[in-house]
Amino acid sequence: MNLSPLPLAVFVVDAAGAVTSWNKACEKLAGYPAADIDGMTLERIIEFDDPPGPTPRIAARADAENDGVLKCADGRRLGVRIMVAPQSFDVEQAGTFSVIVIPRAGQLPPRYALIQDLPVADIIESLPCVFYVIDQSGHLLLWNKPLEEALEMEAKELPTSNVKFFFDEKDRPLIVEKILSAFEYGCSTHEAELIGKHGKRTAFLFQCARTSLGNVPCVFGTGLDISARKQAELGLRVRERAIYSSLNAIVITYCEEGEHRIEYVNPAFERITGYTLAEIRGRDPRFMGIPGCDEDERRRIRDALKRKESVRAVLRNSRKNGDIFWNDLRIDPVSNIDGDITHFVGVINDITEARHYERRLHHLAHHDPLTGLANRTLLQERLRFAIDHAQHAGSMVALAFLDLDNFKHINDNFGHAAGDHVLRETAQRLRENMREDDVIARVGGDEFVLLMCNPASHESIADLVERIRRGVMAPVLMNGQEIFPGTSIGVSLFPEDGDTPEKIMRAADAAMYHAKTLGKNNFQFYSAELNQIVHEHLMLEASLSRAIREHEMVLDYQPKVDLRTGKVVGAEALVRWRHPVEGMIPPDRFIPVAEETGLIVPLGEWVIDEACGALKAMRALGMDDFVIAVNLSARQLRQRQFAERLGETLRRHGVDPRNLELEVTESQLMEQPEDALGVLGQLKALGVRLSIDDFGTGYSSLSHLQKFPVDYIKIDRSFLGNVGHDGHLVITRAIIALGHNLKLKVVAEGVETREQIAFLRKHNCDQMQGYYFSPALPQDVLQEMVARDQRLPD
Ligand SMILES: Nc1nc2c(ncn2[C@@H]2O[C@H](COP(=O)(O)O[C@H]3[C@@H](O)[C@H](n4cnc5c(=O)[nH]c(N)nc54)O[C@@H]3COP(=O)(O)O)[C@@H](O)[C@H]2O)c(=O)[nH]1
Repeated sequence: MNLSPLPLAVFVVDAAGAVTSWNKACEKLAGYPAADIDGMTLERIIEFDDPPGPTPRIAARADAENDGVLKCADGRRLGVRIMVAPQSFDVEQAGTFSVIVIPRAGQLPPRYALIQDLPVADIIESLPCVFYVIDQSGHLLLWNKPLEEALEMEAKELPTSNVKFFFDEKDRPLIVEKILSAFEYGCSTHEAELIGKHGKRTAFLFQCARTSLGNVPCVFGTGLDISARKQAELGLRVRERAIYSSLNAIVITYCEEGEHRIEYVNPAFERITGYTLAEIRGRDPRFMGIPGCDEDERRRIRDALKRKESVRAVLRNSRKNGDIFWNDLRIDPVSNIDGDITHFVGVINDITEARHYERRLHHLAHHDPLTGLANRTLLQERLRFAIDHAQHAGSMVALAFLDLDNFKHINDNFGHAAGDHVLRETAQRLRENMREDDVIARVGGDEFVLLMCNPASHESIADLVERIRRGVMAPVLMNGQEIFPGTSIGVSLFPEDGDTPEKIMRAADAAMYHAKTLGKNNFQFYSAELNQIVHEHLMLEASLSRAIREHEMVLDYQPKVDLRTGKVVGAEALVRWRHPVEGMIPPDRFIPVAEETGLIVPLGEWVIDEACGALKAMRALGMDDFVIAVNLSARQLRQRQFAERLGETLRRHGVDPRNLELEVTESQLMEQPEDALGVLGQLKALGVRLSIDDFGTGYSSLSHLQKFPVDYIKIDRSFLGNVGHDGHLVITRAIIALGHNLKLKVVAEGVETREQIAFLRKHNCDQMQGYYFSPALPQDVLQEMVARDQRLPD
């Protein structure tokens, strides 16, 4: 216990200052026996340090700190602080006063001299609560150390204040009421916060009871620090509020003989499920389950609850209105103070929206947005699954790769909206022909894949694919116009053509590729031989651009002979590929690849450049009139500013345009005759010569032929194949006559025999080229031949 003046010396005096009662401490402190004190006036015992002048009345000293001297019986004069307080809170009715006498520091008698009469002193000091004694004026008479700590005050400060000042202003009326009530009724209880000198607030449960110290009526009380409880209560309220306001549904069940009964549900539960607490209190939450649904998850929950463990599960429940919702549920056990599980708390997270969103995302990630068909990812997944299944079942899987044949043309000519329409229409036609469990995918711009699970036979696959091909090629109507799509289809089979999804896909792709090279709009089954062809094709495709860059191309020249003079008047430049590994590759093998890949454009530019170089070299040798012909592809002709660039090349080499001849096939010209006419006009304006190659193999309209500004027509060698063949000879004669009528020179190509020469001469054909005279030669050999003036014999 702190050495606070415990117990204090308290005199009770009337308004005139006569001592009416006192406590034992007065006797101990001042050394007067009780008989002496009785009837004494305060001035006889205490000498106040008053300023000079008349002595103030006792009431004037109230509620102020007074200093003075206690005149002890043995003559000692003890410096004291004196507090005077009316005995009633009602200042209007103050008739008696408490006079509390506190020895100044250093002047205290030994502690036990003051409190020895209190046998419970030690107990009070060691109480785990504050202890206090208050007189009727509300001033402290006694207290223990915990009170000082709560008030952040030292012992000497405490008796100077009325206790009501230890509380918040708003609480003071209640405090006064409770103290008075204790004086009046014997006891009172209340909760309030003591406020320390520095603002520390501590919640206490005060319980006080009326008693008296000697003759002084007072109140004894204890204050139990309940701040921890208050904090816990606040925490509980916060948590309760959180549960109440939670967006997740929360359900609390209590366990009773192995049953789980709903005790509480929060508003979110009511909102999500549609059930109010009143409707479902006491029921088992399983009533929301859907019979036969998510059985595994439900079993897991049951097992966990039996083991009294936490569990998390995702399952479907039904709302009150019958709607199904996805419930991401977490259940945790709650134990009582003895560790027994008494309750379970279930947190329900309604993930229905998220599930739907997830599904939408999954759909988007696995489907083509334009057609709604499966995309490549989903196709690969399904193909893997189908192969696994077929492996176990010993069944077959067929995969068909479809590529629309002229889709670029549709886009270019009818616009992208039409292209999209054709793709959607194609998707629909495929759907109409396929079974439910087959997969239809769009894997590229105009590429579709069909996955057929467990087809009956090769024949049934062929029938289906042919039906699909015909279905796709039916005209598509767009803005009153008919569009005719075509499709090339390649089919591969598991297990015949590969044992992995990758191999099966590659095989179908190769078969489709082959179908394209066979003239499009057909379907092909994969075969090992076909694989070889496709492989070669792909190899060429991969290395062709490198070959052009690295100068692996060479140009040979096949001499052209004037049939009347036998003189070599020109040559046709024919490209070859000197492959570092494969050796010399003829143009038949790589020109189609160059056409498909677009590499024909740089290759064609190189050929023209090379031919111009050869012309320049021949001119330097005095061969001024020599004409070199180069083959042009349709793609080159379609190049914008082709004529302009050609003009630049001719100027760069210093070549006379009349020495260069451009050969364009009849079919190229007739593809888009109006466009061809424009380009030929530009080329003609440059001054180069023009010839129509492979004449007779296409369908030239005479009116167009007349308009084309060409100089030569070249009779396709197929017409000279057999001079004995009447039909062919008639055509050859007709072509020569037609050419001459149109004022064009006529060149026969592929001439291999003496008879053919005789025939051509007889019918006034102008020039010939062919193995009879010479195959294509390297430039130096050609130059030497021309220099020697080697001629066609008569
Ligand atoms: N766009 C380009 N096409 C080109 C270019 N170089 C060649 N080609 C085209 O490749 C095709 C095949 O050419 P090639 O294998 O060189 O065959 C030519 C001659 O070698 C062959 N020929 C010549 N004389 C005879 C003969 O007496 N008999 C016979 N069986 N064949 C013979 O004919 C081909 C020339 O044909 P053509 O072009 O129709 O005059 C071929 O289509 C070439 O056009 C190029 O640089 N660009």
